[in-house]
Amino acid sequence: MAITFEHVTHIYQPDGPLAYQGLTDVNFTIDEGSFTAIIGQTGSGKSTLVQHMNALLKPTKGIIKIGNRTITPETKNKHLKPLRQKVGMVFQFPEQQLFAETILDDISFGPQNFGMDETTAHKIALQMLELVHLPTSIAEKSPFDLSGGQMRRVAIAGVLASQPEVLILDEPTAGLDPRGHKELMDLFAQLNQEGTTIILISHQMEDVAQYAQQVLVMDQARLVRDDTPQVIFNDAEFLNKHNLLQPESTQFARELERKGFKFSSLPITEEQLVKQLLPQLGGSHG
Ligand SMILES: Nc1ncnc2c1ncn2[C@@H]1O[C@H](COP(=O)(O)OP(=O)(O)OP(=O)(O)O)[C@@H](O)[C@H]1O
Repeated sequence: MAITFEHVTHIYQPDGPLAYQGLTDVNFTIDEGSFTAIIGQTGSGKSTLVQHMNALLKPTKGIIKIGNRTITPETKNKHLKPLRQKVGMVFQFPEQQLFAETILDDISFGPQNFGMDETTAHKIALQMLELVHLPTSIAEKSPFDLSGGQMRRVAIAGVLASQPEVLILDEPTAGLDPRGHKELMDLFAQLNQEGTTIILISHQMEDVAQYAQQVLVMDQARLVRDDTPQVIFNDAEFLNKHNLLQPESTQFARELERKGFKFSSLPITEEQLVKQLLPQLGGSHG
């Protein structure tokens, strides 16, 4: 499903003294099947933005198109269930939302809530456990007996069980060890290759460089850039202005440039760095 924002403004508590503009005149399109990252310093409006994508928040002004649905300030909540099935949302620390007595019940809750019968929902739940690299033998255990990283996977399996066409991930790997981090990022990349549109909020520029095709940059409730990671991460002046860092590979390449190495375009991933560096090192590198 493609997602389009047209002149979207969101004001929190519009009628009170604490009114706060969370989004200001935001416009962009995310194509169906893309992997899009949203970056920006803390408080810039990233979470506010994505919560409009399954109508957890509605615009104060403007229009949002999600597939063939249109959300306006007047849209009523009662018609939103099908949309929320198609747009899955993984919040920060999703394991805090686990609640059922068994892992199986927790994962199959979503699909049953959207109308699936119990037997089919349990079958899908077991498939989802495998997808997130957990053994199906733990299905009858309590989710609260798992490690933090395993609980995170169960929570993600619960969102995936509703088979969303769009998956929104709000810093999904925060606090995980490097291996758990990589396994989850690879899972999201795999889902993307199989057709799921992925929208990732991240402070990890290495992930953004490696996985995203499109980057939306937020600053003070405004969308300040919509471009490819290659272009954005080569624009040091822009990144400085918005208090963002380049990926480590890019920073390293800039250091090397000062020492006389040449890069046609600054590498943004380790793979690109190695590819441009090896021919300049001389000697044999196999
Ligand atoms: N329910 C709310 N009521 C009032 N203001 C809010 C509410 N939720 C968020 N805000 C404000 O809106 C702004 C944007 O918040 P948001 O959570 O979207 O930022 P963010 O970019 O996701 O930040 P982070 O990287 O820290 O998660 C912040 O200044 C925040 O205080």
